Amino acid sequence: MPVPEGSGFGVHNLPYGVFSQRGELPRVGVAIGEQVLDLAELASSGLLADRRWFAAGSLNAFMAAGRAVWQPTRDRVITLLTDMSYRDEVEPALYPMSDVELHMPFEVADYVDFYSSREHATNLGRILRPGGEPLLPNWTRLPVGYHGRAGTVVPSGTPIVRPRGQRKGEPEPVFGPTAKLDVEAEVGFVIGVPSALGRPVSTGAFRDHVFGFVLVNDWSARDIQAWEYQPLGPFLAKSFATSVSPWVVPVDALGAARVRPPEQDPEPLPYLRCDEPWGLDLTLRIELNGQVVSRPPFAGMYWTAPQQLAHATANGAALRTGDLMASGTVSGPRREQRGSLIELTWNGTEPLELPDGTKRVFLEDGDTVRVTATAPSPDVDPIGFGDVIGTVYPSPA
Ligand SMILES: O=C(O)/C=C/C(=O)CC(=O)CC(=O)O
Ligand SMILES: [Ca+2]
Ligand SMILES: [Mg+2]
Repeated sequence: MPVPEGSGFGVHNLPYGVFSQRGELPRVGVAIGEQVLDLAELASSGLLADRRWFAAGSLNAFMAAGRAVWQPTRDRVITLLTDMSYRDEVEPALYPMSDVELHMPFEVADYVDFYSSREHATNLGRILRPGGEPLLPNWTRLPVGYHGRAGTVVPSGTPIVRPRGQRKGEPEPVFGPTAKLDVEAEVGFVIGVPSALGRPVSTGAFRDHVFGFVLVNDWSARDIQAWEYQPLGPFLAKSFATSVSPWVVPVDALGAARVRPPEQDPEPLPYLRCDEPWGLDLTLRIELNGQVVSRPPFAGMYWTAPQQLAHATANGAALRTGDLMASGTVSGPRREQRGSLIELTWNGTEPLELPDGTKRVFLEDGDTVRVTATAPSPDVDPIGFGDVIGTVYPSPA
């Protein structure tokens, strides 16, 4: 199978998505090189086991089937793509990615966003709560998070309409289009197998429930946020749109990316302890109008995905297929590793000079933001997630 170098979609990746050709129904596919492999078609011709999972407009049914199905499906797809004897049957099920439309890959059940980068949390604390301790005392004890709005999670490419809202003004608050539209580059994991109400899920059960990872851009209106968030946290400043990548990278594709996460001091309570190394050596990249503004390193995240999962279910809250749990903004210790414009421009006080000479503090109408990421694979070609793209449109008059 020809896989062009740098596509991010070699045979060690095989991420799942939902695609359609003009005039046809959306169905499940796998990215390979610059092509999409149609799993519904392979199932129709008897090359894959169960058509119901793949002749569907979302990954949810397949995600709910669990590891006992995910693993043999992945093995089978690898065989179909690498064993020359299947070539004549497989080739008709391959479409150039440029000819298909990519859709929202899964139906989002609940959406949770964490706050797990120490660097991001420290920067935001300094900016929003100057004079106080940047990290509140709970931050090193538990993965802080909030519930977002599942219905406004959108696939890459969806236009982002500048939100309106209430912000602080003197002497009275004002209502209007945000003047501080921002991005947050994040990595999310997606629940496949549900859990029962009242039964916490341990860190060790992560692989039994989690289907894969996506890239996330948690668009944020900083002026609305700064006014509304105390004491209950983000609400309308973040619920207008959250973009995700079109491809869900299976947990099994990230084996070579796994690293030991940063030391945790103080040691977390027993329910948050995790024996396996679940740091992930992904490097994110944020482009603004085609120019790289940051390269946030995911390996430095303080709280890991299994710890977030264990915390989110510690009270017995049930998991549902399609739950999306995002990491929180990924920021590294260096300036050029910050995952949001509020950090990169220090709340607009230090404009960002782009390579083409333009300057930005926050996003302007017409700006396009693209978030990508790569992870090591056993091959020369790294693991990719595709793009998370969004262009800003003006608020309606
Ligand atoms: O420090 C705060 O008050 C809030 C910070 C955030 O923007 C919340 C958020 O979305 C979490 C994150 O992405 O890390
Ligand atoms: Ca966020
Ligand atoms: Mg959001």
